[in-house]
Amino acid sequence: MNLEKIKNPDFLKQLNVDEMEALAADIREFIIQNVSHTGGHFSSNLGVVELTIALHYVFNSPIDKIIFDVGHQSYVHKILTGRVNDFATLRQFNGLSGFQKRNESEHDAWEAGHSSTALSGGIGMAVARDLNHETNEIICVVGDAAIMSGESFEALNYLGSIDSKVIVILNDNDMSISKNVGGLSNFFSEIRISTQYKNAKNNYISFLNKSKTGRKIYHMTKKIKDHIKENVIDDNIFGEFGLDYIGPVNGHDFHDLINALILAREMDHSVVVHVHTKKGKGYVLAENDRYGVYHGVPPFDYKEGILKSKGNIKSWSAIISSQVEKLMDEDEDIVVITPAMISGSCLGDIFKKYPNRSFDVGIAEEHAMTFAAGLSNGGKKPYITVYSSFLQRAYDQINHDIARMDLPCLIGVDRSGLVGSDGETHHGVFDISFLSSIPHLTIMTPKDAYEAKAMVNTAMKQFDHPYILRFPKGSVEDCQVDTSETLQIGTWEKIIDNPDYHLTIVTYDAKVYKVKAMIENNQLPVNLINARFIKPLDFAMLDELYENHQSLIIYETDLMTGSLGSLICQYYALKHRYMSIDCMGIDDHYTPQGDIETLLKHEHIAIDDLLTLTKEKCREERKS
Ligand SMILES: Cc1ncc(C[n+]2csc(CCOP(=O)(O)OP(=O)(O)O)c2C)c(N)n1
Ligand SMILES: CC(=O)[C@@H](O)[C@H](O)COP(=O)(O)O
Ligand SMILES: [Mg+2]
Repeated sequence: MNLEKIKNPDFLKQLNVDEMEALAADIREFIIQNVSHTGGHFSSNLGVVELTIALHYVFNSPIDKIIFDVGHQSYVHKILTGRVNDFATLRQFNGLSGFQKRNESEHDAWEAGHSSTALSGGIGMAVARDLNHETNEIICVVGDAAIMSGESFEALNYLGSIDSKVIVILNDNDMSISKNVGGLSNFFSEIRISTQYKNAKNNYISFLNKSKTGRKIYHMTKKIKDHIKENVIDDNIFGEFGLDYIGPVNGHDFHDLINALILAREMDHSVVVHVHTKKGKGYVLAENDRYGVYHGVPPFDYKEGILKSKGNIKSWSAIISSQVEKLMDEDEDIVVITPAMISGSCLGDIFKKYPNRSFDVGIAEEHAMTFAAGLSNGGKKPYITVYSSFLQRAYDQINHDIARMDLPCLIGVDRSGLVGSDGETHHGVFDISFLSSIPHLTIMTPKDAYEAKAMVNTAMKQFDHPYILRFPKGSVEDCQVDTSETLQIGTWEKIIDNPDYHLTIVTYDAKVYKVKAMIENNQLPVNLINARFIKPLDFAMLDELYENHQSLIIYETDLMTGSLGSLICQYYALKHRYMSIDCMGIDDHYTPQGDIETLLKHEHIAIDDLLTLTKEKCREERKS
């Protein structure tokens, strides 16, 4: 089928199952070809092709609202709602979003990027519908990992207590980004096994029914089984929430899917439709992807698959994880925690080497953080690493459970700063603002691999308070750093220090090298400081800058509110000192998706923007 002709999903109502199968094959091939070219979310979308077609066949979007939890698996939905021609711009600046986006289509009723908001949002929309005396359906497609996150549970608990109807589609592929974890995952596996059991049982029954003796055996054993079921085996967990349950449904069989969805549509109360799908279906390397390599993919050769990077350029995550692993070799008290991001945080080697000292708690940032607090309180040395934007979920746990009790630990804040293609839900530009106000925290941000590893050492060696180590998405040159090498807390680094210069740029992380190059390439009379500790500030150096009558430019690519610039301005203001300070950073808004350089230009915080400001300030200095 020519997918480009699809303007809306109405055409689906005319298709028979064979035509749906053909459409599914075309969509699957389209996703493989296009996403391997642009990058994006790959295996999750391959797994929901039939499910999404069936949803749009049974329900009437946009009147009925179909919400995809997280939204990373909404590409099929976007194809069926007339956006196939936009896929060449997927996750690019001003291009097609990688998640549902209300301003992109009337068929996108909700939007996310962070996990486990679909049910709470969907329930809110259902209650609003009922108060407005409307009759449309609210359908929430939630993955088996997303449904285990706290907010999903809170929503399920509430849903079972109200009359407003929501149809919950549990898309169970037994995978989070990597293999799913947790007791509920085991429960789903039992149901999955029982499906196999059910199929085997049906085959057994049809065999028994072929003979008189067989039929006697069947009736006798059936009585025993029914007795056990009535008295031993509980209803499933959704029944405990007061929710009806349909399933498990074969998520790649249109007959099964359509029957189940029609049944759910005809109900007058909330229901969970438990659908079994295969993550990565149709692309063998993604189907057998235990570590989530094909969950979110860079552009890759779909014939060759994703090739492992070689050489000494490594991701910040890999560099920092390798130093933690080195310290784990020396200190058996060090333990590692991740909320479902083993692959993204490059923890695979640690999990293989130290399975008893590394913990994947699923999509549960709040639990992960307080679990780390408990481990610390119990005498262990936890390293917990969480993506900056997902860390927003655990603000109170850092504050209430770690900092307030001053429990020593190292918190890796991965993907800090602009992340690029995932857009405003994933840019880690708020962490300095929301962490710098919490007492007892030391906040470190390295300019290179050496500082990153020395900071890991410092936190783990001193191990006296909670430490924050924030680092960006992206890669840098790796280097070997002995575990004995540490930094003095609260000390900034003078990169360029000429007493004849009266203008100083203060910045941090990998930006230090970019600014250094800018100064040297343009022969600018400007000093440069690496503010590698956001908290505590280097107060001695701030006093020295004041005594040397320096004008400052604070250069950041994070939200300006509450960031380094704010902290420095506050320091001088409280001391009643006048300083000429210019701050560069992101104004009070959300930065869209796109490649980093484009976004920096869009926010007027590219190196060229800094160069313009610096030259202007130098001119002013010369005049004064
Ligand atoms: C709060 C939060 N934590 C972590 C993530 C990263 N993340 C995105 S999708 C995903 C796995 C989702 O698994 P599941 O819900 O089963 O959906 P599937 O990809 O298997 O369809 C994770 C951990 C996120 N988006 N939001
Ligand atoms: C949808 C989601 O939240 C994750 O898949 C995220 O996109 C991963 O980001 P990285 O690709 O930076 O690991
Ligand atoms: Mg899953």
